[in-house]
Amino acid sequence: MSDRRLLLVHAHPDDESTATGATMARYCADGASVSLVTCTSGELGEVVADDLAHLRGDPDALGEYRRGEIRAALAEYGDVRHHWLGGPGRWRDSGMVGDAGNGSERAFAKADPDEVTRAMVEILRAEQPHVVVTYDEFGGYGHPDHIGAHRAVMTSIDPAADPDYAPELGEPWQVPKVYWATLPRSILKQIEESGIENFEPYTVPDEELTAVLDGRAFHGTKVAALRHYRSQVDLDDGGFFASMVARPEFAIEHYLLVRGDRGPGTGHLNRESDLFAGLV
Ligand SMILES: CC(=O)N[C@H]1[C@@H](O[C@@H]2[C@H](O)[C@H](O)[C@@H](O)[C@H](O)[C@H]2O)O[C@H](CO)[C@@H](O)[C@@H]1O
Ligand SMILES: [Zn+2]
Repeated sequence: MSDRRLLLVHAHPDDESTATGATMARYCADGASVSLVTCTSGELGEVVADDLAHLRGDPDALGEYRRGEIRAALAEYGDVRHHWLGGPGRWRDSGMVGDAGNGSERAFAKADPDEVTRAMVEILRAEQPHVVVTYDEFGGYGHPDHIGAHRAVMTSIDPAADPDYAPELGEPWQVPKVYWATLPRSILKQIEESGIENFEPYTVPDEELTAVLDGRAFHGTKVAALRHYRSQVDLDDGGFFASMVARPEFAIEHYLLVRGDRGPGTGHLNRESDLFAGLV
């Protein structure tokens, strides 16, 4: 097993690339072990590609299609071990806040918290990550499944290390560092210029960021992975997201350390430039 093991936990196919794709590419490229947990198959997503219109209103078909998209996207990074939380289709996309899907019995937002914790502990004990990355308590931008992914991680870190918790799920494992992927407050102006309002609570003051990973060398890989998500994103429509993705700065990714010891950094803010800082 590699002495640098990163596990990322995301809600839907494409989140891993949008939020942390350059980080994944970097660590795959420099020989760390990278594994990903995706909590749902994104069955309730909006289908933006008209040639995929047949997937609209067919959650099962869209979920299956998006499982294919993420397989292709992860291949762009190299060797990423992929887990569906609870197994493929165990929990389904809950929809945006207020959507009817929020109340579905199979919605991730309605999942039994103990079952979710067990499923995540099993993966943590199997992968034994040194670093775990997920969303902040807002789920990045408030999506119920993103909040669920955050809770899945934050409620499983301690049980995973507890020898008295579900010994049948594997040897206890103490995750040394946990980060929340986040956005810097300095990006707010750009977001607001696109017409998105009230986004400040979803950003972190730049001086509070623990780690900034400049992944511009891997911008091409991040974009190549995102291009596989045709059902969700059109990178050629000239819109705000497409213009953001096209900028190399989109591959600079920002993190807040919430568990574990801060490693050595640089500059007046002592920022880490490596999530394994202090561990190796
Ligand atoms: C990036 C992300 O988390 N996407 C989610 C999100 O998608 C949004 C949703 O389809 C909404 O209806 C659109 O207007 C918006 O543009 C999309 O970003 O929510 C989906 C449903 O839960 C989810 O499948 C998708 O992955
Ligand atoms: Zn998502």
